Amino acid sequence: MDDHAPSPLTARSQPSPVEPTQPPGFDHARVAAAVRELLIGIGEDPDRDGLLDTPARVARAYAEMFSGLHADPADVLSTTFELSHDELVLVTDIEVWSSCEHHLVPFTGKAHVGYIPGAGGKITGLSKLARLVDLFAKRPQVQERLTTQIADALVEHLSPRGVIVVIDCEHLCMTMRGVRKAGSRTVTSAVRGQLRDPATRAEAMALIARS
Ligand SMILES: Nc1nc2c(ncn2[C@@H]2O[C@H](COP(=O)(O)OP(=O)(O)OP(=O)(O)O)[C@@H](O)[C@H]2O)c(=O)[nH]1
Ligand SMILES: [Zn+2]
Repeated sequence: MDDHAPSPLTARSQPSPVEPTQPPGFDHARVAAAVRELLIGIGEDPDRDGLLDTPARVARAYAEMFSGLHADPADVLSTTFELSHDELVLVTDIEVWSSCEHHLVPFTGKAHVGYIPGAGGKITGLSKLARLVDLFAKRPQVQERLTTQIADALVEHLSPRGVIVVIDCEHLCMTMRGVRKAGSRTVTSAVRGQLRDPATRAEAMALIARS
């Protein structure tokens, strides 16, 4: 074998010019350079074989994990149907994967999203509720803001009579480090419009609890 030929690992670690999949506002080269610095900072050798591709790999992972940062909820909620349904529409157990903005480690769990369509009858596709959760989850977040942003986007784009969003997550920053309370759950809710009415709210909460 030619001594000067790059090893497969070295060859793969050559910086790619521009990452074609990077979302707008995401600077792949900058993130990769920062990850390399971070590895040096923790006392690692970023030039050892196992870490050669790590900066670029983490940058690609971050592009995905933070792809919601510049995404517009209006695009997700642009598909609407006119339908006369003036009762609750509720999608439960939507998987949540987000990143705590304090430690940049994941928090994960379930979101339950419901709304009562407005007088105009604006209904969106069920998958769009899950896409909306993803859009706001794929940002550096706190759970309270994630919950509020989902509720407010539904109010803004669907003009519903009411909205309820309940999120139930485990924060890895509380389990894998720090206070180390494995299994602890954080539950947040945001309720708007008619769903603030105690009876309507109780009905929605009962359906969520049953799921
Ligand atoms: N309210 C709220 N707090 C969060 C969320 N995610 C993480 N935190 C908290 O953010 C806080 C940051 O506290 P700091 O004292 O600045 O950081 P720290 O020294 O790492 O704190 P510990 O986690 O207690 O070790 C911690 O109490 C976390 O539990 C969230 O989504 N909402
Ligand atoms: Zn945290």
